[in-house]
Amino acid sequence: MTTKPLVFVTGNANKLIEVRAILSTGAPIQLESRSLELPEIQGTTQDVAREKCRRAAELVNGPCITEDTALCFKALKGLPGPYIKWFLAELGHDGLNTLLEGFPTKEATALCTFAYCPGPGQEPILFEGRTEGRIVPPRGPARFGWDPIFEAEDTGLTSQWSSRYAELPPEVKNKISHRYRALAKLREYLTN
Ligand SMILES: O=P(O)(O)OP(=O)(O)OP(=O)(O)OC[C@H]1O[C@@H](n2cnc3c(O)ncnc32)[C@H](O)[C@@H]1O
Ligand SMILES: [Mg+2]
Repeated sequence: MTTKPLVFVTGNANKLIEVRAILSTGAPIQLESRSLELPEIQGTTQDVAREKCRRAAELVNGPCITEDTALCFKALKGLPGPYIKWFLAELGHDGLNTLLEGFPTKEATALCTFAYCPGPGQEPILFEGRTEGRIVPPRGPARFGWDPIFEAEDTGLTSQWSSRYAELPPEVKNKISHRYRALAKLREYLTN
C-alpha cells in the first residue's frame, strides 16, 4: 500500500455516501474525496473509466480512484451504457421507460467500473461490478439517479423482482449493488 491517502475523485455526492458506507465495514481503507470536473470521453465503459482516472491522477498528483456507472438496456444492445447520465437528464424516468416501449425485454444491467491509478503517468486498473435487473415505472423516493426505475434481480426480499433500488434500505442496496460488487474487488486488490 501507498503512504499517500487514496483520493476518490467524484462530483456525485450520492456515490460518495454509498462508497463510504460500503467501505465502513470490513478491511479499512482510508479515503479522501475531491470534487473535480473530469472530462469523460466516448467509447466503451472501460475506455471512459481508464481515461477519466488517468486525468484524475494528474490533477491530484497521487493515487486516486474514480468511478463510472453505466445502465445498459439489453433491448438497446447495451445503450445508454456510460451515457445514461445524459439520457436521464433529458428523458427522465418516464422517458427511459418510453424508450423501451415495443421492445420485448426490459432487462438491464447496472455496471459500475472503479478505476485505481497509482499516480500520474501510470496505467489505471479497473474493477467492474454488475447487478442484473429490469427497467420499471418509477416508484419510491427519487434521491439518487435512476434508482426509482431499476428493479434489481434477487434482492433477497419477499420475491424475485420485488424492489426497485429506491425502495431498498441503503444497507440492502449496498449489499447487492453494482457499486458494492465493484468495490469488493477493489478492496481485495488494495488490501492484499
Ligand atoms: O463525477 P462522477 O463520479 O462522474 O459522477 P456522475 O454523477 O457524473 O456519474 P457518472 O458519470 O458515472 O454517470 C452515472 C449516472 O448514473 C447515476 N447513478 C450512478 N450510480 C447510481 C446508482 O447507484 N443509482 C442510481 N443512479 C446512479 C448518476 O447520478 C449519473 O446520472
Ligand atoms: Mg460523470
